Amino acid sequence: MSVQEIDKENSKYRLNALFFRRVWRLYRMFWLNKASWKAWLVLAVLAAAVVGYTYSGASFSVMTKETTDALVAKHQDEYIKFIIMLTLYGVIRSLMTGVMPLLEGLINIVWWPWLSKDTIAKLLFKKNYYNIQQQKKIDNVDQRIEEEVSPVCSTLIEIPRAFLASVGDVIVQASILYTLSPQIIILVVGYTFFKFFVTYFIYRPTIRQIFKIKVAEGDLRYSLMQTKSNAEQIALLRGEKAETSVIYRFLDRTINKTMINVRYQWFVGLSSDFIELLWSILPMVILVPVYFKGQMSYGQVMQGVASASMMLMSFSILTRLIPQVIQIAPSIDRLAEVQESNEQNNSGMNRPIPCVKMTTGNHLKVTDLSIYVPGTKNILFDKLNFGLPPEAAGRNNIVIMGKTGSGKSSLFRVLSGLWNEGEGQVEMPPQDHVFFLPQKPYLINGSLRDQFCYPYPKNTYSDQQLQAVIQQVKLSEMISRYGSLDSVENWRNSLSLGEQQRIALARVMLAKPGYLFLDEATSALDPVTEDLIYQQLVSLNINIITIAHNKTVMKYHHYLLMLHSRGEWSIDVIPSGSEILPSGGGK
Ligand SMILES: Nc1ncnc2c1ncn2[C@@H]1O[C@H](COP(=O)(O)OP(=O)(O)OP(=O)(O)O)[C@@H](O)[C@H]1O
Repeated sequence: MSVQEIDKENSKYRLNALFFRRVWRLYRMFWLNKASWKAWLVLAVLAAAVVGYTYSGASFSVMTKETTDALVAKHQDEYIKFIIMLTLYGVIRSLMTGVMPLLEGLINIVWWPWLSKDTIAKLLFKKNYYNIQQQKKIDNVDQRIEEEVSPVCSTLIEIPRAFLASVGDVIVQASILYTLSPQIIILVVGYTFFKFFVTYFIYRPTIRQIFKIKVAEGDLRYSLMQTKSNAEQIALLRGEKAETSVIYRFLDRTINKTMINVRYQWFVGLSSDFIELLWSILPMVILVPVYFKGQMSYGQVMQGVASASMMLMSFSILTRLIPQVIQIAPSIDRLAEVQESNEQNNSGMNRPIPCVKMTTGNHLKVTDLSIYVPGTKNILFDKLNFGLPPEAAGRNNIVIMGKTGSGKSSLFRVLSGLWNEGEGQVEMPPQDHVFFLPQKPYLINGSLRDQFCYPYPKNTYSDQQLQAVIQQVKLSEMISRYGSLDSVENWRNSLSLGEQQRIALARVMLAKPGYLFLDEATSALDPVTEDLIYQQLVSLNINIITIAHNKTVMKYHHYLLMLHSRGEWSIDVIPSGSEILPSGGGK
């Protein structure tokens, strides 16, 4: 989603019911989960620290009165006793103030890794990462998980703790103040409400500002990553100028959005300083006249000032929560959007209507399948029918051809369950009997062994199994060049496309699936190697469905599925093929 698009979604910039529901869900997910037991233990210690903080605050206030009265009355012994106690309570309160963030940090260390793992696991479940990218509703998921989770967790711990400590403190200090001067309580409460609302209204626009900064930063990071991932193509095309201008555009946008916020923060700081200034004179204005009338000791005046400032300090913590909540609100919303998308995906709510009915059986069977380009009414193929029973393995291979853009890869996307916008039925064999190979192989960060075993863990196959397959795909020389199967490199940059395709084909030979879908997966191989590899694949006695532009691979297939324009298609027997599929044309 671009900055322009999010401008339209005003509900994102409010602390509304949706926002509080999202906060509640974040709490519920973790604190009602078994994994949070360590955090519960630390929370119990934190609760004790909050009680200690409040109790020491109350005692400090009482000792302020006793010390001052002893000083005025020149009772030296009492003064020394009270000043020691005053210091002790002061030390306890400072200790508690220091210990609370430490305990919060400990809870955060348990919470944020849990939340990150939970979000990543759900993102990678049922191909949600793919659906999010397709739907284009959520920008920069990687940034949301990497940057938002830790600050969100730490703020969600700090806010209730600060709230409870402040409310406890306010109640205790208010009851002390009540015995001295009820007016000062009204003053503190009135002042706090005033400060609370002014702060809220001053800070409110920053939710929108921060949200926009985050989107702009994510886009900037993505454009920098593009340069990193496509360094060779950019260098070959001499695309440095174009890249620079794109990166600068995102950088300028980030700077603009940040400057708006910086200017606004200056206004926020000035307003807050002015409000604070008011308080420095108000308690004295109320208490000193009572002292002059002789209705209050000097110690009580000092106690009143101390209690009023502690009470105000606690109230200030409450008002300071507003900017904190506002600062973190965009992060909470951004994280919640990922979680909501995960949940919608898992519950099937994201499915388009009408959609293709997918079932799992032992066949590959396509019945009356009509597919549209996602989000459009452009039909790719209309009422397509074909089938491949497992017992026909090796005897009914299909090659799919058609001009570019006719929907060949889209058919694979539908069969693999990635796309389902359309009508008709698809029966597919169980997932572990099926292997899809795209034209551009995917290489994971890791060793050569990781590449061959992918998508399974690196210890899935023995060295003998790996070596046998490496010989079959003619990669032994490449392995010796890198020393061993455990060498680690940036394989995407250091292997040729042909080598990468052969690694992908080796994965198939290791996995021995019942059904193999090749989307121009041998396009970078020379004809001799391509022939050799097809012979190996055919000898595996599996069902092969190939997308190809190159007619040389036709001899390994028995049927030709041709995709024509405007949804039309036809299936024909390839002369050298053996048995005949239910043939016929569509539309
Ligand atoms: N992710 C996508 N979102 C929207 N439209 C898409 C997407 N991927 C492909 N298309 C569109 O769907 C149509 C069919 O694309 P597809 O990749 O299936 O073509 P193809 O026959 O495999 O082409 P080629 O031979 O060039 O690989 C094209 O018009 C393409 O622009």
